[in-house]
Amino acid sequence: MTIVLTPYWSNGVQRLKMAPQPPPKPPHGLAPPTLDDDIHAQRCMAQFRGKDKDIEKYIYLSALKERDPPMFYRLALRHMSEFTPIIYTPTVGQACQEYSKNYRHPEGIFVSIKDKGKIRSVLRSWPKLEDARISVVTDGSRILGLGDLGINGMPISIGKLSLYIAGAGIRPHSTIPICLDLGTNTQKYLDDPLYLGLRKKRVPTAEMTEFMDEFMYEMSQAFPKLLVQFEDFSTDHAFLYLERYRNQYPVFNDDIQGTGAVVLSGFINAARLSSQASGRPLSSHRILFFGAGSAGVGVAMQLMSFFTLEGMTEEEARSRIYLIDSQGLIYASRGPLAEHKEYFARTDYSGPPITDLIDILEYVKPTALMGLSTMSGAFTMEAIQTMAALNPLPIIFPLSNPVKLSECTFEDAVRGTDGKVLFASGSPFPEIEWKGKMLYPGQGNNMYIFPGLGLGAIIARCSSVSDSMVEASSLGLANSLTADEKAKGLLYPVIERIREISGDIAVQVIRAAQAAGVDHHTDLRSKSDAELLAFVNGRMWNP
Ligand SMILES: NC(=O)C1=CN([C@@H]2O[C@H](COP(=O)(O)OP(=O)(O)OC[C@H]3O[C@@H](n4cnc5c(N)ncnc54)[C@H](OP(=O)(O)O)[C@@H]3O)[C@@H](O)[C@H]2O)C=CC1
Ligand SMILES: CC(=O)C(=O)O
Ligand SMILES: [Mg+2]
Repeated sequence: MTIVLTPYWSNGVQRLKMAPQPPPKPPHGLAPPTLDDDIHAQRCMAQFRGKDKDIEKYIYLSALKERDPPMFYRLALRHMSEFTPIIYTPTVGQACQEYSKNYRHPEGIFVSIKDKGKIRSVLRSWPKLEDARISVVTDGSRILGLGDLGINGMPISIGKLSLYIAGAGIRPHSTIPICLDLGTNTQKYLDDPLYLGLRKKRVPTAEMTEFMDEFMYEMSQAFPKLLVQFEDFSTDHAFLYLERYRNQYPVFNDDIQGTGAVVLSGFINAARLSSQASGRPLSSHRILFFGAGSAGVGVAMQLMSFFTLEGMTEEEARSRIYLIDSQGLIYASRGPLAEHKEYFARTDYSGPPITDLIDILEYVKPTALMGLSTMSGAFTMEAIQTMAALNPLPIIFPLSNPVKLSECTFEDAVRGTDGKVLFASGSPFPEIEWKGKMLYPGQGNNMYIFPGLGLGAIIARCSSVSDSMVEASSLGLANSLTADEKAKGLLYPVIERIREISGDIAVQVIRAAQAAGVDHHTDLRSKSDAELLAFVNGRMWNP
């Protein structure tokens, strides 16, 4: 008898060659007599809920997705609000930090700096070349707010793509998680014997850019219908590579554009409520950003359209926005500034640096305070109370991820404002009963945007992703609240409606792509909105 040894990675790769399938049914006698699908779904949930730690739940769900993808996605859709904190933020942050320790099976493509000059052959080893439609690409250099995790960033690409599949019905075998290994500057990983990446410091930007040029070109050749989502690149590289490739390939940066869109959407809904409470016009809002990295500046740029849609000029819109970085309020005469901070540098202040948040709040008198700083607890009780003293209904969005890095908790925001706060955070917080009334935190996370934005861009076969498509995704989300959600004071729809919302967003995105002339699927232009929505919904994969 010959024993054929299969390489350890072959199951995963074999599975990738097929549309997602449940595991084959064993022959009679080799399966328990009453193995029923619906009961098995209940069994999987009981096994999942039986795990004590969130990271164990994450590992359980990864194994379930590997073993039985339709069951995983069926349950993900059915239990979205229970699954997202596990497969996505906050637990995915821990999964990244422990990736090298918990690694079990391959999932996605690793392209390392050592592959420079032969990236083509690495990409072409992917088994489903012709089916590829969306790739989330990270270099692991700024994973959530957790810093440089090197190759341990892979789970963020995997997690985002799971949300594309569950939330927008992208076919599982059309998705490619990619982690670029350009080294890491985190000594702990370089010293870790289990670390799965190259044991070298990050390469200089010039070398990285040569690598990125080759990578993006070979991606476009290997996967001609692919949309690329850049994820969690450090701020300097996030802006650099978005600008470098955005007119050449279908690509967007989730942290700059996806976050900008999701926060604009929540802000539109919050600003309406805040202005109703204060009696002040929408154009009078002033927004203070605590954090001026890719996310802070990306959101600030997108929020400009809130004011321009109100009829203000670009200059007037810019004057409503203030940014703070680690040196305090950003103003032109403070000294040399990183390029991405220059546009929003204040020219109406030229005194000594103001570094204390309370002093800045009293100087700016903002109606909205946004946190994108990775500074846990930076919105102190005093800062929250100052916002409440300035506004009958302040807008406070601590958006840093994961939960442990949030600038404040929902509970603190509720206490500090006596329950009168319009709140959204990057990671989820539980609802709170305050003085007999249920209060619901919003989750201002780009997870509401990228599935629908990606779906629209893929269906329209876009050659690039225009600013107007990103703005359309935001307005589509802002307008998606139901009467019931509005009555509860929600700023974002419940996550259980993600498929419906993604379909609506995709329609808006396709229309914007058509107006911008970047759509290649031009047959869709003649469809009515209702026909287009039916077409989009009909293209969604169902587990
Ligand atoms: N909710 C969501 O959907 C999203 C949330 N995020 C979150 O946003 C956060 C920031 O991401 P990103 O912009 O890429 O990260 P960066 O590290 O590039 O930016 C952080 C910014 O915060 C500033 N900062 C740091 N410490 C302080 C301090 N003590 N006081 C004031 N400012 C400070 C930094 O200042 P300096 O410039 O001087 O260093 C920098 O401007 C992350 O936690 C990420 O998870 C990101 C994308 C989406
Ligand atoms: C949500 C997200 O993209 C981030 O925190 O980086
Ligand atoms: Mg991100």
